[in-house]
Amino acid sequence: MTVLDDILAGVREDLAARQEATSLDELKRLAAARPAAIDAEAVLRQDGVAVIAEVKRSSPSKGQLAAIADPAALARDYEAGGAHIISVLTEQRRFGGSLDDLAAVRAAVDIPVLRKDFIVSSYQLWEARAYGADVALLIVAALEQEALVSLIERARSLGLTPLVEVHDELEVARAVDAGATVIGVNVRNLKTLEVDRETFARVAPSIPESCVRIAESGVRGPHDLIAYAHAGADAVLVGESLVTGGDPRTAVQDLVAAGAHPAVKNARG
Ligand SMILES: O=P(O)(O)OC[C@@H](O)[C@@H](O)c1c[nH]c2ccccc12
Repeated sequence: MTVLDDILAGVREDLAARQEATSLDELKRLAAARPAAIDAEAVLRQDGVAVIAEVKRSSPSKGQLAAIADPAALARDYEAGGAHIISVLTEQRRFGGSLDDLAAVRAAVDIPVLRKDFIVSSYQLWEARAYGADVALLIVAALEQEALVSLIERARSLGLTPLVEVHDELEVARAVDAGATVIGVNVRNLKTLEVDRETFARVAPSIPESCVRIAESGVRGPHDLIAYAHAGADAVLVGESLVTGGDPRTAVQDLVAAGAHPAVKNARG
């Protein structure tokens, strides 16, 4: 059993409990009461390397990273630092997140918000909208092809931008076949949790030019953003270094400044 299998087993149990507690009709009512989702793909296609800043309390590899008693305050710091999108981990068992974190962040910022979880059912897409997300992560390694295709379609029908996560060239082919236009390469292997930053440069060339390319994980500071940009990244997704660094607003500001620098912008593939 891989780490991913183990995470997915817990996710399915927690999902079943939520489905018992809240009907799909109730979620649909909550979703309908929200303003329409923000077009996050347009935000990602703007000039410069976009920064997606993540609210991340824990990780399976490191345990607790930061207590984050007030996720809304952290998200406001990220936004004040110039972040383009906020990612909120909502998985509880391994990442210490929740849908309440998502709603709190949504209420605190004006920029797009990503629901970061292990989505295996359209119910979770309705939850994402009901709690105010604009973007939903879909992990290719966690889904059969048929499920991937239908979740991408369902996400779009709800106004959500699907961010489709891959780890190798084969998964890129599956993502593209399924209609993905925003593709993230996670340089952390979810089956072993190992991080290899070279993964992005190896995998990115197989992503069509027409797609938004996001480098996920392993960004310690501006130098890693610049390296990913040189390898073709339109955006980076950053968690650990922001929540452990002590000054999230300045850390985001430094990343955004690096991503807006003409030399970095010109390097983009
Ligand atoms: O903390 P890091 O190394 O900056 O990584 C952030 C993000 O990429 C990582 O949290 C992540 C990427 N894909 C995921 C899928 C599920 C859970 C977490 C993730």
